[in-house]
Amino acid sequence: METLNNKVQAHNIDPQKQSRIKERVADAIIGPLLNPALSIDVKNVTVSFPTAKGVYTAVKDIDLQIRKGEIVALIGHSGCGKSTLMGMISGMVKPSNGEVIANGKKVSGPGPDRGIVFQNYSLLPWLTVFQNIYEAVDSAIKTGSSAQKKKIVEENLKMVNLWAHKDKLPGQLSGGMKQRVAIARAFAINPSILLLDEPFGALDALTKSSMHVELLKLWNLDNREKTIVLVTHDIEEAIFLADRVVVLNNGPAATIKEIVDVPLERPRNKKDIVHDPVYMDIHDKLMGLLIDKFSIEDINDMKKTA
Ligand SMILES: Nc1ncnc2c1ncn2[C@@H]1O[C@H](COP(=O)(O)OP(=O)(O)OP(=O)(O)O)[C@@H](O)[C@H]1O
Repeated sequence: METLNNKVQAHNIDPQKQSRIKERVADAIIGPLLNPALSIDVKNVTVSFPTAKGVYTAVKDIDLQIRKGEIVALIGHSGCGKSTLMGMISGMVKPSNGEVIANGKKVSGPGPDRGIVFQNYSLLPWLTVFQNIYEAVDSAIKTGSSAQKKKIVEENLKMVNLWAHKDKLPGQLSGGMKQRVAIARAFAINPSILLLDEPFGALDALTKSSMHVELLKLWNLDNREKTIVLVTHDIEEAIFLADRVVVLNNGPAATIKEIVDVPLERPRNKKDIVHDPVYMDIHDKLMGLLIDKFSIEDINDMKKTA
């Protein structure tokens, strides 16, 4: 490590880049499980819900380690447990077994270190764009003056190009604009972990594409230090954004079927990567993992109804 430190300094690399290089080397030497930069550690987690028909186990024995600054996508069929897993990381769903560690602390409820963005934006309709973000900043950041908080709101609205619309109500915005407000709000409270539960699901393809680029721009501006967990049904979205794609089996008692690495260089260009053989391989693999299960179920359903 000493030699590496000297080399990094000798090459005059900026300190943030230096620490990222050192983290990667540490990974290679001691392995990711001992990495002090582990952001989320889902440890042998099972979630069961009481229902009228008895106990329903949604996910079972899930183990997942996510490093600081990593972007991880969760995919799987509807109802397989993606939101349940997300809910556990956010602290809104309590595991029946096992535990989740976020930033070195056991998750026992929601916290300002974990920001969440949902598909339905969850903006308060009676507040303006500015007020929606200000309220969130004010409740998450206990210290600081009102002027400082207003500055944070301004910076984040400018980042998503919505400063000119700051006085509008959510009802006066398009879907893409509302989602940009929701993302600006999540970034404004500066969580180290950003949880995105199908945030772009309701958007048209063009808006969705520009939101992907917008999200990566914000992540880059933040020196790629935020950990992002994204729930999606969209394979292309998962590959474009993520470092790893976690494929869940169908429930009940869903487990992790496979974790697929996305070793595509960043920055990624949407138009170019679709022609990259690595992209195509990953796409085929994910399609196979999802469709495989689908066809088996189709056959079972057909047998049942025959
Ligand atoms: N509070 C609850 N009580 C009972 N069952 C629940 C509860 N929350 C989720 N479930 C069940 O757990 C399973 C997983 O739900 P979850 O919402 O996590 O799936 P999902 O993969 O996010 O689905 P989708 O892609 O459709 O959003 C489903 O069968 C769902 O009905």
